[in-house]
Amino acid sequence: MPESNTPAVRLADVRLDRGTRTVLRDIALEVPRGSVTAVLGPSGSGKSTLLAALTGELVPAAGTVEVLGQRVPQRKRELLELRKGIGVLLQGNGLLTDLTAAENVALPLRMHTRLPEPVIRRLVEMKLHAVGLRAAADLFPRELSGGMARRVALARALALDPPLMVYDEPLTGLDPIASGVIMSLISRLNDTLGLTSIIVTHHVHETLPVADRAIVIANARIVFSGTPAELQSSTDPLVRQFLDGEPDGPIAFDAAPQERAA
Ligand SMILES: Nc1ncnc2c1ncn2[C@@H]1O[C@H](COP(=O)(O)OP(=O)(O)OP(=O)(O)O)[C@@H](O)[C@H]1O
Repeated sequence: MPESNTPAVRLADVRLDRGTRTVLRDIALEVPRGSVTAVLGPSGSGKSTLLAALTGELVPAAGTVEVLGQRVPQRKRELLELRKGIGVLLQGNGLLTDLTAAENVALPLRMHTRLPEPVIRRLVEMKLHAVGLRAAADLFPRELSGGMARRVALARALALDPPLMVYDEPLTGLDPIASGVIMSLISRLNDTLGLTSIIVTHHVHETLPVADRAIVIANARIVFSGTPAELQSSTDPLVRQFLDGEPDGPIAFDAAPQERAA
């Protein structure tokens, strides 16, 4: 099958362990190219662990993980190559404080390409423009609001034109207005740049409106997979407990999986 016809992400029979604990089991997931997928679930349910398997930071204890048409490699050089195709936006932004916004966005281009300086400058300008921050190019992270800093980090994650974007809690610490800006940016960039986006979040109500698909993780498994509308109308007690924020129900309160690795 041609690479572009394969799903952006495909997991089959995957088990993910952290130390002696099985965090996720029996994971089957296909993320179609071009889609926005919300990965939902209570704290500690294994959402970040799932992302770690996509980026090859965590090797599955069982099953197969394919990203952008290839099995996630374990050899360092091949893994680095694959990772260039995955733009990651982490909670903490990870901006270097002694570099300007433009210099932060330029970092991946300097590290992974040999493009001449004027081309890098032009690309940085385009990425900052894409997140509506061209005027902030020369500001340092301390001079940016939380929402602006998140957008600079987003521009940096886009620097190498990755076909797959992965967002780990992109709304943490943002007020409702900045959250709305980030969610609509994520959605707009996905559509205009032809990306595939995976958003790990517990901000259900902000994320579902821009998502094509949603999965819910609880009790070490995917307990729901479908459209946002199907999720909202689900009567599954696990899903309802999570969506309605009920402390009592089939999801253990501290959400720590009790199961041990085989
Ligand atoms: N590096 C690690 N080593 C050992 N255990 C880990 C590691 N990272 C996560 N865990 C454990 O794996 C489980 C799932 O954690 P994970 O961070 O994937 O959950 P999460 O759903 O992303 O949580 P949150 O919403 O709070 O970020 C937790 O019990 C956590 O303690």
